[in-house]
Amino acid sequence: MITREKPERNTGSELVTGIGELLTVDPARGEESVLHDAALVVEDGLIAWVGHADQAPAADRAVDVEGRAALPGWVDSHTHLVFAGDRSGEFAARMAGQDYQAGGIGVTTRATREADDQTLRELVAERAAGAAAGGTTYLETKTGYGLTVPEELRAARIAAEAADEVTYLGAHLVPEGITAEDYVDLVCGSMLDAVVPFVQWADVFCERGAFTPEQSRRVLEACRDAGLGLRVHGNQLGHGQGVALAVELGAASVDHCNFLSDHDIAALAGSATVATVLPACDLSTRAPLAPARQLLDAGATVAIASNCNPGTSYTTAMNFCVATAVLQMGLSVEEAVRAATLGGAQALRRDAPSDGRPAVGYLAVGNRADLHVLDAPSAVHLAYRPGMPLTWAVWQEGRRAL
Ligand SMILES: N=CN[C@@H](CCC(=O)O)C(=O)O
Ligand SMILES: [Zn+2]
Repeated sequence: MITREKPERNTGSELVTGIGELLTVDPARGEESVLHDAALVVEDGLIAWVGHADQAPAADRAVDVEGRAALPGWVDSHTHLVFAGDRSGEFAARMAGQDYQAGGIGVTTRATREADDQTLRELVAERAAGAAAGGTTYLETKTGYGLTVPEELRAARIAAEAADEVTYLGAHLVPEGITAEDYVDLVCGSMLDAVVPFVQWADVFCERGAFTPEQSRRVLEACRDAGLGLRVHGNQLGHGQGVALAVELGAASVDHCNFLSDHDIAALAGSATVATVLPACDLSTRAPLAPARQLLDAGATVAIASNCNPGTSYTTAMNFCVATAVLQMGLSVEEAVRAATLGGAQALRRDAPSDGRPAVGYLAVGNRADLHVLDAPSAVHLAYRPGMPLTWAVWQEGRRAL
């Protein structure tokens, strides 16, 4: 059983050697980013050395992974882990032909409000532990199933205990008993003031049945003015303004992206906004798959995330998301791995050191030592053997987590 509770930091250096194939995903290595017969050294939670095993420096300890493949830990840049309740009935109805409706968020909001703090905390911790057991070493999660000031504040506090990055999603759905305009005032006002100490990001569900582009803009601008980074749920249920708004406001990511015009794709390609695709969500909602192949071909930056939530994607299994991106979205294994590691880090603006924190999402000297070793000789096995339990070992911030 692994948990996200952090044991004491290992002292001294640790050599991880015998790596048959190492996907460093290091942009500085260009075409040479995959190493064979490789090793790396971890020290003080950081990567101290990466290279060929026969040139590895001495270390205080060594682990031989006996020819297995290794890659950066997954960076899951989009989850909604703070929830209680079950919507399997809604899922079954969808599999019987019903469309996904944003209104299902209200069902989870009711169940979440009924859960006491300890129950909610345990549910979130279990989900985060499940993500880590599947190779996720850096995790974002959101509020959004509270939708009142005290409930969003509670969600933000609990999220901050379990995740590396927290996003305020008060603008997930207009709750019952309040007009949309009054609710947007609340989201931009006292609700924002309450959550700001616990969150780094703000998000808005800019979609029919949720928030209009005008309402979304108000929320994003207020949150930006409060110092938060921006993200947008957009273009999930149909064509719309989500992508354009995200690009215009310099959001770090726009997520879902199922319905994109050529103009949307060109706008993303010419911007610093990452297009985050959510393969498990697309399958679970029987939506048209997000056009990840076209986005990459156009030059956009793509991230893959799990979107773990009870309505549209009840999984934190990033191995599965990566396999689906290869098998169904037309990405190569290297492209999919990059999108689920470096792409996620770019979507969270964590691909470079900042505020004294090391970069995540790729394996280079000085970066956070987040490593995922597969029980397979190459990363191709992620797609070649979909659904198999391929996560063999995980180092998170230099500590052996699995
Ligand atoms: N799109 C908005 N939010 C979630 C769904 C939330 C729900 O249905 O509970 C999503 O990312 O798919
Ligand atoms: Zn989502």
